[in-house]
Amino acid sequence: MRVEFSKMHGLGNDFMVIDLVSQQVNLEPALIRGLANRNFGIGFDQLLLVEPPEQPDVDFKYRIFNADGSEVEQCGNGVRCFARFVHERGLTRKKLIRVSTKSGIVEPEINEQGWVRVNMGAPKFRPAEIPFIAAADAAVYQVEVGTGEVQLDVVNMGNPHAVIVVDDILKAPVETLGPLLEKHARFPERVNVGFMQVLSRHEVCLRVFERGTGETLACGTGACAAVVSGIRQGLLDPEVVVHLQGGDLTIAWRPNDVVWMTGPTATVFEGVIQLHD
Ligand SMILES: N[C@H](CCC[C@H](N)C(=O)O)C(=O)O
Repeated sequence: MRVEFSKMHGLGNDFMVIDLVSQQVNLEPALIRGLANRNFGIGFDQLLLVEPPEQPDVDFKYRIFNADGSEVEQCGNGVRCFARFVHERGLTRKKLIRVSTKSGIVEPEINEQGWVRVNMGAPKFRPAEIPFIAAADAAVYQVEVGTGEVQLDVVNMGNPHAVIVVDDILKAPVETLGPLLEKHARFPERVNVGFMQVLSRHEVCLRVFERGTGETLACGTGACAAVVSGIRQGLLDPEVVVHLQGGDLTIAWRPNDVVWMTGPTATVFEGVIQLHD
């Protein structure tokens, strides 16, 4: 079977995007893992599927799969690329679209430069909403991991995030602590692990070890979670520039409101794969 796709990225967080509005294909987890492989496949952090809406007031359904084949609830960099993709493929002419995901509706709006501003919905913080196992709600949590203990905050942006404040992003233990926390028993659905260095009240650096993928050059929901956590801890103002390895995102949030994310998108190439039935 012949399947068309676009290879895209949001600040280096890269995606294979497939239009399932005008073509039909069944992608099993093993095939997704093969396509994600950067030597034997296409290579991507996540696979994004563009599907017809399943409810009247929505323009598209958006499904997201990590490189390990796991289907997840949300992908921030991905929804910006989603908006660009549906315009480039002529699937819509609307600048503001409503997109349903496993975790609810998100609303990306594309501008002339291809930048996209997204209403990412409201964050959640209760341990049960993450999900995170904790005896009680707290401002931050102490978690025993490896041979020591780490202080972290937890935020759900549709998907689960742990946020750790560090003094120096270049020395953050991403490679060691990231995989240990990703699969930690206190996160029953695993977790994305963000390491945030606060530069000022409106500027941070962030690295994210992503659930199901590993460290990526950028993480949109991770940037949202980190800024929300920093604001709740009194470290940040309501609008923050997040410096990620792949570039910058602007995140804005006020308590009891939704999170706004603004950033660029890019289409690298369009391609065709031949799937054997
Ligand atoms: N690894 C994430 C999904 C992709 C999120 C990230 N790429 C973003 O831009 O938000 C998870 O398992 O929840």
